Amino acid sequence: MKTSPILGRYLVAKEDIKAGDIILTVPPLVIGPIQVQGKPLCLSCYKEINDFNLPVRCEGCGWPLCSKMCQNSYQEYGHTEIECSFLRRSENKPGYNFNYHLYDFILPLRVALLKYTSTQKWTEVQKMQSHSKLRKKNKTFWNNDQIMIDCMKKECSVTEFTDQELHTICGYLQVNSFAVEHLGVSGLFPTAFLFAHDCVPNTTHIIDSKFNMTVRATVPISKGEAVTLSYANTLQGTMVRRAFLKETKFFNCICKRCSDATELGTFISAVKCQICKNGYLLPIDPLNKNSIWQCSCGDEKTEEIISLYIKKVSDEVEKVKNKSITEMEAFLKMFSSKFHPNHYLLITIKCLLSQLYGKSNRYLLHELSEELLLRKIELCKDLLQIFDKIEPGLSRIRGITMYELHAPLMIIATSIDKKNSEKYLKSQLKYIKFLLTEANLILSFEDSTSKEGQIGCAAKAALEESKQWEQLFGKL
Ligand SMILES: C[S@@+](CC[C@H](N)C(=O)[O-])C[C@H]1O[C@@H](n2cnc3c(N)ncnc32)[C@H](O)[C@@H]1O
Repeated sequence: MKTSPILGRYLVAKEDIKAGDIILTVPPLVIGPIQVQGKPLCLSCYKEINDFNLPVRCEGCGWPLCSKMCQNSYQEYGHTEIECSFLRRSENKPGYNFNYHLYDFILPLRVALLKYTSTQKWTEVQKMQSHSKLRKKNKTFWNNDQIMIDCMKKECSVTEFTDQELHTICGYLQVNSFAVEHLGVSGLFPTAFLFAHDCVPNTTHIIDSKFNMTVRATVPISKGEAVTLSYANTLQGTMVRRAFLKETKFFNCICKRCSDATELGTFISAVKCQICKNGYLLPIDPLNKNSIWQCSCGDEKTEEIISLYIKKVSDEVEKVKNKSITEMEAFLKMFSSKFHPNHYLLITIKCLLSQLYGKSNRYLLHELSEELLLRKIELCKDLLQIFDKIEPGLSRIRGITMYELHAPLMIIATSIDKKNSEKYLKSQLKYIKFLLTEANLILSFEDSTSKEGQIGCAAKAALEESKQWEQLFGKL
């Protein structure tokens, strides 16, 4: 561990690390439901509870559980005896009046209870930054937390913790927690909270169904180099990432990607100049959020105008995301004259399309025309070129896109209508084998219950099948 005036404490490589190497595997300190999920779930195993007509409830506190199996099974990372004794004090239980907001205080309560249940875990949590002074300045965070704290205190007659202590816990969670969206939970982890952020991270992490976290290197990391992960969505532009990091993690990111207006040559935030219709508007000073945006033709726009336009199109993206393939393609066509083809708003839709072609109703792989197969190939290849720069190496998104790319390539290469030469076929199969090997390697790290894990299994099966090609064509 090192310390710097900018990053605070951060972790560096003790020795050279290879891509794919495990850097850390740790069990959580605490796990709980993601706040503001708005859905009832089992306090023990976090399965969603859909049927409130037949609720199984904890015999101690009366909170909903998913099944008899979870009843009274006090679990370290689920419903514990001490939590039950607190929840028992409340008359209100989620379910009858849809009072699901009660779930919001479960995770903060669990962190607070560590003080009584585990000195070692509580000591580890207290090492984390809560940024309380900065958080207090943000009235929205502070007031929302106060509502949650008042609710916890009222419902469970909590007198054991002061408001200040509970606000600090909210800070620990905001700054240091890791969410597992597909399991509907979030938690704090020892050591992992020390990784610094970078908008081109050199690691990826997974949290498995037992909540253990594994951090792996996605690219080689040299001895002494910072080991980083991304706290922000790497598939968004600098303006959005930096605003998110400032608002929720309280720092101004000055990483290599943020400092470069082109974002490492991807042009992921570039807006097409409507004056010369040729060049792109980019911020003159990307680290200044109020920077003027300029095109090489000399045209300039204020940040305000750019932001307003981006906001308007972002709203359109949100709407079109759930629409049909045809509507998404129409959206891309309409905005292709407004943005660089790699703009993140277009990339969001291109990512969805790269997966929908081949999966969606009436667009199953065997139903795709050659034109649509080629479209899927084009989308995947465009995306991979961007990911190579912003999510390089063994990143999840590269693994998924490589898997998506292999299928249309395979269909075209092996099409009987095409009289492909053996040489051509062999070179295509070699490329497909490379894609599957890479996708299998990347996605084999994933939890098998997750969507990515399932794609990983499919990649593995396809790779197995590819061995038959070698019987026909010799070593690929
Ligand atoms: C999860 S903590 C990381 C550990 C933290 N540095 C510490 O000493 O506890 C996140 C906090 O670390 C700091 N941080 C992490 N990455 C940073 C970066 N790239 N630039 C500036 N500050 C960073 C910020 O204060 C941020 O709120």
